[in-house]
Amino acid sequence: MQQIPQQQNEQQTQPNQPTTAVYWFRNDFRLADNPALSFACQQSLQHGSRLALVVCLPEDQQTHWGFARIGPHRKVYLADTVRALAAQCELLGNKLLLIAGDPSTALPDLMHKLGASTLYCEDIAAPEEIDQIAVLRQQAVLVNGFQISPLILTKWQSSLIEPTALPFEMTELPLVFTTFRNLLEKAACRPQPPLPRVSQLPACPEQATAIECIDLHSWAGIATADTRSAFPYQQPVARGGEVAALAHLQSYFRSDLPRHYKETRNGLIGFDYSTKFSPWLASGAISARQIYQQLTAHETEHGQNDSTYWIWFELLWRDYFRFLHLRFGRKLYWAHGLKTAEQPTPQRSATPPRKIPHQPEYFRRWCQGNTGQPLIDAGMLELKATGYLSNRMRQIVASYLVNDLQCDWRAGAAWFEAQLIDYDVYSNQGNWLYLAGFGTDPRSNRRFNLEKQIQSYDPEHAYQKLWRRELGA
Ligand SMILES: Cc1cc2nc3c(=O)[nH]c(=O)nc-3n(C[C@H](O)[C@H](O)[C@H](O)COP(=O)(O)OP(=O)(O)OC[C@H]3O[C@@H](n4cnc5c(N)ncnc54)[C@H](O)[C@@H]3O)c2cc1C
Repeated sequence: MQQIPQQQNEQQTQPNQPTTAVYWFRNDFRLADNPALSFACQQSLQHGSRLALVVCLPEDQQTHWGFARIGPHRKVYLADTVRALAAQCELLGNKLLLIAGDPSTALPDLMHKLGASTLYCEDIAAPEEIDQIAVLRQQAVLVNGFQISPLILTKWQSSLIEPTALPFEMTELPLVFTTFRNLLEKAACRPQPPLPRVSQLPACPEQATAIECIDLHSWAGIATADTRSAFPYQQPVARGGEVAALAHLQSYFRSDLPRHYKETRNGLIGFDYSTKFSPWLASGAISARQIYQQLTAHETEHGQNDSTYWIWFELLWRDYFRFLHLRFGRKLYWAHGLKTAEQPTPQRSATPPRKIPHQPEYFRRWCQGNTGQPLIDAGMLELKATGYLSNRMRQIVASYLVNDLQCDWRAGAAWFEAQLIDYDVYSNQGNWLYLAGFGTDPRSNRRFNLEKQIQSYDPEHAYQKLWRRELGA
């Protein structure tokens, strides 16, 4: 747990006053294997304090590129996840408070109303999320008539491997994924077992009844279900939240699918070609450690093969993008990413930095699935219609935007952020940067040959036909 000096808070809190704390769910909408929540509960129960559970939903925001920051599918899926979490909290006798707005102001306001002096949450190592915590730490809250600095306790908990368990310092994180993976495997680095599900929630503060919660349904709006979706989140099998996530986890590893994952993972159509864990992982309805536990149980029962190994391999990619954030921080958000400092031009002082090319009209057509390139249009139509896209298609459309349409990769990353129901800040930024050639990849040109991609992954044009029906193709 990172924490501000305990002293500062203790000096300002009146002795013998009943204390209240807040647990803020960020991207960890679950009760099992949630170390920050377990810690908050344990502390509150031990000290007899109350614990308010809160979700702070973002308000509508426009991106720099001219579209809403959170699209309809992402909103509806997030609302579904939050609804599921609220039901679980209620079963344990606590009420999940739903507020909206910028957390840096909405949370101090809530803490003030509840008389809470401590806030617990997960640690997120992306710039905006880091800034939220920094601002929260600077805010004063009024508790029992005293202005105090709140105690903000955060816990890193979204990776499979704990950063402290890595066989190297974070500053030495290898720049090549294969080296990273080899080092981990050589050191037999394995995840910790998941924590048990929280079985008892501390009581909710009495003042919570006076908090006006937002209506999830009106916050989320409506998104139309598309029966062609590879992740039909409006159907019971793919609903948001912990219960559906655990059911999927069980059924996936009970099936034969993990034994063929490596051969099917580049598929484009249907629910079964890949694990489909990502929407639940991104919202934190399930943890990577829970997946790993089931993966190893499956391997113990049925044996390890290339495919089961490859699930671990992909989860390591997920971790790698997280650790890149811990190592490089804001640099990953610069226009030229990690290449800026490494490739200074001789006339650096005289020449303004090269601008990233961008063609707004091409970008608009790419977003709408109207580039005229059938495979690209199919992919972009699927993304817009469902909020999900296979890994193969993500790579193909991203490469096309950057290399063929000569558009700014950050615009593409922002469009994915708005659309994807599995949007994950680390994986999205990391993958886009990598494909744009500004990440750690030693190869600078990652242009995908479209003809080759079609031959390999859509030789009969089944995928293109499926998604281009509405264009009359
Ligand atoms: C341009 C681009 C943007 C992306 N944006 C996101 C994003 O916002 N959120 C997200 O979760 N994934 C993102 N990915 C990674 C990947 O496409 C998805 O994780 C995957 O398609 C999700 O489906 P799945 O769970 O069935 O994956 P599977 O193939 O079954 O993989 C299992 C798990 O491994 C992890 N994983 C697999 N591939 C990657 C990868 N390339 N990078 C990081 N983790 C990976 C995911 O957690 C995934 O759930 C992006 C990839 C690209 C090329």
